[in-house]
Amino acid sequence: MGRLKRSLINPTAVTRARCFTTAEGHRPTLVHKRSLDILHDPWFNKGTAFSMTERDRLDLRGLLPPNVMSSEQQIERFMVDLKRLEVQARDGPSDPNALAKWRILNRLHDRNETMYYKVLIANIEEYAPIVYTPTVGLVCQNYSGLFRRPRGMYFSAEDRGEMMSMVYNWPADQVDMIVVTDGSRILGLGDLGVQGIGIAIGKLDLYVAAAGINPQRVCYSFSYLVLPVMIDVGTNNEKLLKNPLYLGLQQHRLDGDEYIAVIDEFMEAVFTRWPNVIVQFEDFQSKWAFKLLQRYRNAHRMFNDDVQGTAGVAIAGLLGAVRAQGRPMIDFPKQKIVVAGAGSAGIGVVNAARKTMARMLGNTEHAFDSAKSQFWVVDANGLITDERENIDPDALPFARNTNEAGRQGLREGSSLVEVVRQVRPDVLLGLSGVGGLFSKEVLEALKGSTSAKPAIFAMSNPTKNAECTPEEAFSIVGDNIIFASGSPFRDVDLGNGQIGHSNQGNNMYLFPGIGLGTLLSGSRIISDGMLQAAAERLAAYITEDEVLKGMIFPPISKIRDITKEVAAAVVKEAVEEDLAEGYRDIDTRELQKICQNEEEVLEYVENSMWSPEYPTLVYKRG
Ligand SMILES: NC(=O)C1=CN([C@@H]2O[C@H](COP(=O)(O)OP(=O)(O)OC[C@H]3O[C@@H](n4cnc5c(N)ncnc54)[C@H](O)[C@@H]3O)[C@@H](O)[C@H]2O)C=CC1
Ligand SMILES: CC(=O)C(=O)O
Ligand SMILES: [Mg+2]
Repeated sequence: MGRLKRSLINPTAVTRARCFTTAEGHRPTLVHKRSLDILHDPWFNKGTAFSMTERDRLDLRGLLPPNVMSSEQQIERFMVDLKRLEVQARDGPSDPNALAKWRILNRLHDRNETMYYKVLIANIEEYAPIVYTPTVGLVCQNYSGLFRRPRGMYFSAEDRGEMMSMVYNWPADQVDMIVVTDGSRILGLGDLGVQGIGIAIGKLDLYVAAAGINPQRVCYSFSYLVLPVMIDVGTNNEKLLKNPLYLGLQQHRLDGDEYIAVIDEFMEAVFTRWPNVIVQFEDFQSKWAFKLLQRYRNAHRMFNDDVQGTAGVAIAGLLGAVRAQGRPMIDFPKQKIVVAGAGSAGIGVVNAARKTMARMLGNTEHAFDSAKSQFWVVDANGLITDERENIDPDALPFARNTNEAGRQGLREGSSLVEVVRQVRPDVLLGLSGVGGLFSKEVLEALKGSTSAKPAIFAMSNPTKNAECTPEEAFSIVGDNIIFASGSPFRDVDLGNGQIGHSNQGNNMYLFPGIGLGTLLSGSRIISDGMLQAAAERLAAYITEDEVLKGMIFPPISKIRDITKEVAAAVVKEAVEEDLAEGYRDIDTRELQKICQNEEEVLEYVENSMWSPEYPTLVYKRG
């Protein structure tokens, strides 16, 4: 009956599939499709219900989250999602509205990529907060409910030994950009396991919209040129471990050598199939972020966005804050900076800021050594000093000397408010993931800053994790401040026609340009110099006039132009460092020629950026 109905509704279905009865009475269906073609065919797709043997038979391994579900579980998951939306709609409009917008955009993405990216590019200021922070955080938290059509690849701890063959299940001979996460620290939301795939998808949306990386170059061959990847090594999120509808591996995270072996296998597999791919590591917990970066950065085209992209954006913002105080940038090494958060992002920022200061002071060993005294790093246990037991090796260089701290009225573990009160910093920068950490008391203490225009960077994401809001900052510390946050906030009306600018300080200003510049230069690695060039170009994008008004980052609506500039700076630096090997028919020599003229580099980058337009299609017999 079911078969008859299908053939009446869709006569082509029977030409694509043939049914027969086995001795056991099961009725398998012969299909003439495999891989993504099956998943995108509503007749044959079973989503997460494909069994492991079917996944192997149909080249589906890696194209679905690892947990196999029954159809009853699938329906339950769908219904939970449906009901949750109804409940949320009663509780308050903002989250369900944002999620509803995400769903509509996501459905468009599934149906028509060209139109999706046209919409996104034309309205980037409005929809970046939907496909990216803050809504992407909510999407990841609810991904088991929101999951419909898989996007990207999933490699799990169960796939050990299989990854080299699994990468061939992705139907593309070329991939330019991979964003990979293990889901262990998604924004400031903690361990979201397999649901973290949403952040990789969101970041790649920005690669397409801001950097013009072609998502699917149909005119050459069937190629998806961007690939979101989730490496599912389990989760330590007890709620997910107990949730029967969770889509990932329900086991605790692998650790130690076992963990590294999985990541090594993934890296070997993707670089074997796509030797020129660039891999962006995203939202790995700090414990692994630095180690993996050191492990791969000298041999592969890879970078860690949270460590390196964030550092570059923060440097650009910090230099902007110096200019906003009416001081020359060269005064940066005099700034006193209190940083709340000593994770991958916080330590990434202080490392890069210290190097920038040292360079400004003559790049000597002494300059590098003395620059560290400009930073006071506070984590969950308070001020970090050399008295701290089991200190994280990445934070160690910034541990304050106990005697010297004592002279300042501070000690190991001093609270954030004590540190701000005693240090009277020029900059208070939050990368703690703790919403509201810059409390009234902390902001009151900042009023004692020795700076005429103190800067407050509440950089944690998503919105509810911001260390403070711009309203709190302007109303408590005063009108004469610089404010930046990781997720977008509205500007503040200060009265008397004055605006308190709410800058968005997010690595989205840099990672698309770092990736695009690396791609177009053909650099084999991503050097510190290339990252520094990216940060400096972003800092220079803002004019003196804008800076004096409190704008230290440009509006998101300019992101395509900013990315072009950043990518051009990266290409030039790669050429200068002799790392550039060329891209497509532009070889090293040609690149060197292009880089002699600023306009030509910009033109090279601009002409390489994809814009969504419908191509003319012609049928060709297979
Ligand atoms: N704006 C941007 O572009 C970026 C923002 N972030 C945000 O930064 C935050 C942190 O990211 P990671 O460093 O990777 O996380 P992490 O979990 O590795 O580090 C968090 C750090 O904050 C510290 N911390 C926790 N409670 C604290 C408290 N009460 N006071 C002071 N410090 C406290 C922890 O001890 C730890 O050192 C996240 O919310 C993330 O979304 C990360 C990357 C880029
Ligand atoms: C923006 C970003 O990369 C983060 O919050 O992790
Ligand atoms: Mg991140």
